[in-house]
Amino acid sequence: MALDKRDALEFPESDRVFLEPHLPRQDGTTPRSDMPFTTLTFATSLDSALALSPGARTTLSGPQSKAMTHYLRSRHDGILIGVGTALADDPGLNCRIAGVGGYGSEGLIGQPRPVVIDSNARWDFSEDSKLFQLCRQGRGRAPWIVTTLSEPPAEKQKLLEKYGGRYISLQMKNSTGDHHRIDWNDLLLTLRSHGLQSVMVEGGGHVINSLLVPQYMSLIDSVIVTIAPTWLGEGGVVVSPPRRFDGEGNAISAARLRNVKWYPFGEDVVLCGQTQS
Ligand SMILES: NC(=O)c1ccc[n+]([C@@H]2O[C@H](COP(=O)([O-])OP(=O)(O)OC[C@H]3O[C@@H](n4cnc5c(N)ncnc54)[C@H](O)[C@@H]3O)[C@@H](O)[C@H]2O)c1
Ligand SMILES: Nc1nc(=O)c(N)c(NC[C@H](O)[C@H](O)[C@H](O)COP(=O)(O)O)[nH]1
Repeated sequence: MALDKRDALEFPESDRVFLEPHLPRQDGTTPRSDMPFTTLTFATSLDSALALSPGARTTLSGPQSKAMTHYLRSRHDGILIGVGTALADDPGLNCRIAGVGGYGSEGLIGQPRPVVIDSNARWDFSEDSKLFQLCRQGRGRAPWIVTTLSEPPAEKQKLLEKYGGRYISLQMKNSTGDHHRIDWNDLLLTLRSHGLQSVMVEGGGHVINSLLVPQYMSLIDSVIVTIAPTWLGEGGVVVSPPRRFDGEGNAISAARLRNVKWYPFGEDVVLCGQTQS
């Protein structure tokens, strides 16, 4: 069962070369020893939308950039989303590239650990959830769910642990005094302490907008964005971080990438850059 390659995606060696400078190091070392290498990656429309509406699973990536995203999954220890995405997508969050665990080789090598931010344990997963189906097929790992509850619901905890997942309890302690937001420093330190040396943050909108703020920008080691040639229109889930102002109260850009490279990829373009020089 674990060797079935029928529905595997192909991502040719020739396409991997351009990504290499933007990925975690192959030897597992990280720029900061206590933090994972953190990649921010998502697919967006021309009007900066991730999805048609908060509850809608919306395909943006073409076949080549979709395969690229799955290659990125194989190169990170963890893949992080918010509960809004878990509720909307019933996601698999595994890697479906030919050659990784469950898609041409044994075990779970190359399969990232899904991490879901779900402060109040809202996500009502079950044995039928796609993630657990993939676990049963040997094609993915069970999620770690980050909650602020000190005692997560016992039944859900039991199901998670049955598949090798777990709840991780984290205090809401935000340097800006926003008690509704997990502090990204705490979150990433915690994930590193649990063994993740690299994490790709995939979305959705709330997660990305909460990370793209000055106090957390330095935590992002790499940004890889797929831009699809489509406008989703009003009402979409957008990437648009909080406004910033200079000392005189004039609006300035919220964030700007440096060391930017653009790669055409099928009908999409993939933008790679860094949040600092
Ligand atoms: N195009 C893409 O690449 C892409 C990627 C991911 C998701 N999506 C889409 O995005 C949509 C979901 O986005 P969304 O913005 O509604 O949900 P989300 O996935 O960002 O989750 C939002 C929830 O996560 C929690 N959360 C997020 N950041 C937090 C923080 N810093 N501290 C504490 N809690 C935090 C909160 O409970 C919040 O309500 C879906 O439609 C999904 O299909 C698209
Ligand atoms: N790269 C990319 N292109 C897209 O067109 C799109 N819709 C997403 N969405 C990202 C989202 O985080 C996950 O793709 C889903 O949550 C589903 O995950 P699975 O594919 O089931 O593993 N990502």
